[in-house]
Amino acid sequence: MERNNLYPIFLKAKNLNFLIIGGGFVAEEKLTFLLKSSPHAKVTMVSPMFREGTIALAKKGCVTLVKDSYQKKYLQGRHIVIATTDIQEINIQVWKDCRAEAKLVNVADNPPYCDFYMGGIVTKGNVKIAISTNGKSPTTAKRLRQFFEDVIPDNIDDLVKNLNEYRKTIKGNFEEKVEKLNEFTKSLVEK
Ligand SMILES: C[C@@]1(CC(=O)O)C2=NC(=C\c3[nH]c(c(CCC(=O)O)c3CC(=O)O)Cc3[nH]c(c(CC(=O)O)c3CCC(=O)O)/C=C3\N/C(=C\2)[C@@H](CCC(=O)O)[C@]3(C)CC(=O)O)/[C@H]1CCC(=O)O
Ligand SMILES: NC(=O)c1ccc[n+]([C@@H]2O[C@H](COP(=O)([O-])OP(=O)(O)OC[C@H]3O[C@@H](n4cnc5c(N)ncnc54)[C@H](O)[C@@H]3O)[C@@H](O)[C@H]2O)c1
Repeated sequence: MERNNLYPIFLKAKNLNFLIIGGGFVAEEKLTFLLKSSPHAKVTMVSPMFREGTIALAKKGCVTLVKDSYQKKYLQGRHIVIATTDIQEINIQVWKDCRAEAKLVNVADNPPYCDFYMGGIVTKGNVKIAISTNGKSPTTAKRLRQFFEDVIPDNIDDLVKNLNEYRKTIKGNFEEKVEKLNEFTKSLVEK
């Protein structure tokens, strides 16, 4: 069976500078899902044109809109770059420029030009689940996201908060704490 070898990490998007190039449908989709998961993500968008929906979203978040065509200078100070223009040569140029500067880059909907993929994301309080199909079926990622949003109870966060409190009260060394926490939560996975 083929296997997904991607390594997921949970970024502190508030501390990072994202750059989205393009202001059309795909740009708006990527911005929507980025802000849904990380409302305080710091984002700059560069495009000669922005959709109304993008302008409205930008007002709600930490998003700066720059009305211009892509130029290499816009990469300066950015950690993560997402290229979404409708001109593939521009998107490939962005990819090359990012590669030269060792920046993480995603050419939206173009897997060979992605250092990382955006995933389906479920957030319930402190709990977050990210879903990837290895770039094989974004539709499946979306359906799985909807499924988990539905089946994971909202009060899962209470469990996390309670265990965080319990954790603070346990005395003993690291090994003893781990043992107690594992004993306490065993029933969660017992069949
Ligand atoms: C998860 C999600 C996150 C997000 O966008 O933030 C996401 N795509 C979503 C939806 C979606 N995108 C597309 C459709 C139409 C149906 C279809 O074509 O399947 C739908 C479904 C719909 O809209 O209903 C079009 C599409 N997307 C890609 C290709 C190219 C290809 O597959 O080769 C094409 C065809 C373009 C063409 O036809 O030319 C590629 C990528 N899309 C990814 C992520 C990465 C892989 C993630 C993974 O590993 O699973 C990857 C590889 C790169 C990237 O962009 O990061 C978001 C759901 C969010 C949610 O609902 O929670
Ligand atoms: N919309 C979809 O569902 C979809 C699905 C699959 C693939 N795609 C592909 O993704 C790409 C983008 O699609 P879209 O629907 O967002 O297109 P779009 O026409 O809505 O948006 C393209 C955006 O790129 C901007 N742009 C053009 N040249 C630029 C430059 N030099 N610098 C910065 N920005 C520039 C435009 O101003 C516009 O805002 C296309 O190649 C399309 O074929 C789109």
